[in-house]
Amino acid sequence: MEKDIQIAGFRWIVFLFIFCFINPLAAAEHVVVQLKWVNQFQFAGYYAALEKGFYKAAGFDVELRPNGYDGAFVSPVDAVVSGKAQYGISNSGLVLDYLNGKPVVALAATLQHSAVSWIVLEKSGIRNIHDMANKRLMTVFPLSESLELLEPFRAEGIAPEKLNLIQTVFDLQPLIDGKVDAYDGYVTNEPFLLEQKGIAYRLIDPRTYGIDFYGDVLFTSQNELRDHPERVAAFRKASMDGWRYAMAHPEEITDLILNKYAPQKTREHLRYEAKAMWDLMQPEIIEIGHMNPGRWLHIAEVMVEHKRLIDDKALNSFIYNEEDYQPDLLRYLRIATIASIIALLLAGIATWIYRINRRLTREIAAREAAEQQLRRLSETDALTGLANRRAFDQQLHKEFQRFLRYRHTFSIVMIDIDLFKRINDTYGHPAGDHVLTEFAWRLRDHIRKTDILARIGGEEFAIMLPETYPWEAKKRTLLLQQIISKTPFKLSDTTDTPVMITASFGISSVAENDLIADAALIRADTALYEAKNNGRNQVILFNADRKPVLVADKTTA
Ligand SMILES: Nc1nc2c(ncn2[C@@H]2O[C@H](COP(=O)(O)OP(=O)(O)OP(=O)(O)O)[C@@H](O)[C@H]2O)c(=O)[nH]1
Repeated sequence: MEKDIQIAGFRWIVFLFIFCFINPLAAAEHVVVQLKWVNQFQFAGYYAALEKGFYKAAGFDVELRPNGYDGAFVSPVDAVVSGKAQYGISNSGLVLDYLNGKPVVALAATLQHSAVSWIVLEKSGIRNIHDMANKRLMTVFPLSESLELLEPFRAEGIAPEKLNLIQTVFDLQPLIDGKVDAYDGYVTNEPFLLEQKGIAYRLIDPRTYGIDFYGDVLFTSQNELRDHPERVAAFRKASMDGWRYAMAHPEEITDLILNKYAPQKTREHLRYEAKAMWDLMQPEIIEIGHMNPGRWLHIAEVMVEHKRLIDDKALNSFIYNEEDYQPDLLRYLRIATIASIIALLLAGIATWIYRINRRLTREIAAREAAEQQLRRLSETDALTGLANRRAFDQQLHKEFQRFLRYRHTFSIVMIDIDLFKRINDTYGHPAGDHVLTEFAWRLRDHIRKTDILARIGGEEFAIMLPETYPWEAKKRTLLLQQIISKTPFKLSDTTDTPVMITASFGISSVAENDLIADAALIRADTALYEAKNNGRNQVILFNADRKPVLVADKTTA
């Protein structure tokens, strides 16, 4: 039971330790990233961060969710704000979402210039924004996804509300078939498809009209940044490491995308995309992910209705600045305090368990001592301190088992003081006790260490002699007969009155055909009574065939 408590206590401490310290460190955090479009080179940096182990090294288990397959488009902003994803990829429209009350934070602008452009067919004759005013324009709804494409109209005095905007089907076919006149596309993507088909096209690029927005923007929610600033910093860093890798190894990442993410694309298409992205990122001169607060402010001012000016502090919590979220001293103190409290708690529990264990150990030791004492008492004769009948029987059974198994012989000597009643009657019971005790000690002092001596009745004693054949038992019993009968006994410690006593002895050894442990004892007992009947002070040995042999009588003694 004590062990059980110790083990349970130990398990509890280990569990607490794992729970408090190891578990949070060991488990990779599951993070969902909502991409803004289907898998293609546009998200190369995120694939690289995942496949080259940057996310894993930072403690993330990242799930990249593509978008736009089968015409279904999930707003990355909605996904992140609702908590379905922790991170998302959006465009410059993100700042408008923020100004409209969506709790988002821009972490990194991976495309320094927007990749979005109007695409028209050359044969349509459309050359500029003005030519498009009354045309059918296929674009992405919600319109916040394509603000770059609407701003040029506003810049040229054409109200976007008056435009004939048609929900995109994410396919160039309507443009090719002449069912729409302009298509909201990515310069990194659709031009390649038209070139492949040999269709001449023209880009009506917002930049021509002074609209130069950031392209793809990695973002998160205000909640995520407030609750997990270290996670945000680590995720941003791992993502940018991924981008650096992807732009330095475009061929390797192209292979990766072809094999795993976009097998339907061609290598040429992905190469085209990588090259176009290089132009929009300019990684050789601009640090990947860089965001300029002034530029964001300008983008916001262009986007907001009526082009109102925006307070330059308005975007403070929209533009992520890692330095604002460095763990401060207070934070370290808080962590240290919590760790100390947990350590104290564990120490308290350990001390508590240690004390319980110590008390239990003491109680168990006391109980064992008491049990031992009881066992000793139950096996000891109170007057003489010798083994009692019960203890003798146990030893006899053990010895008999040894005999059955290994054929080790043993002998039994039964001893009874002659005419002991007279001692009691003449000198009193206490004198009788004194004689009994001295009688016992004389026997004890003259047997071998391995012999077992017991008082098995009032004035009756027995000795078991292991490994002893009858002839040796005889020899030893004769010695005892002499020791008893030749030296007088005292009646008390204070009186010198000597009294001579004798005893009768019966001997028998274990025999081949003995079936029970008591067989030799019964024979020895019978021999003893034979000795009594013969006139006492005699040693009689019983063979296995129960023939008594007189070993010594009073004459020889
Ligand atoms: N003082 C004392 N006497 C005891 C004790 N146990 C038994 N006796 C006495 O031992 C005596 C045994 O007497 P008996 O059985 O008649 O045998 P005996 O007088 O020894 O005669 P034999 O055995 O025939 O030689 C009795 O008087 C018992 O009261 C004891 O613990 N102390």
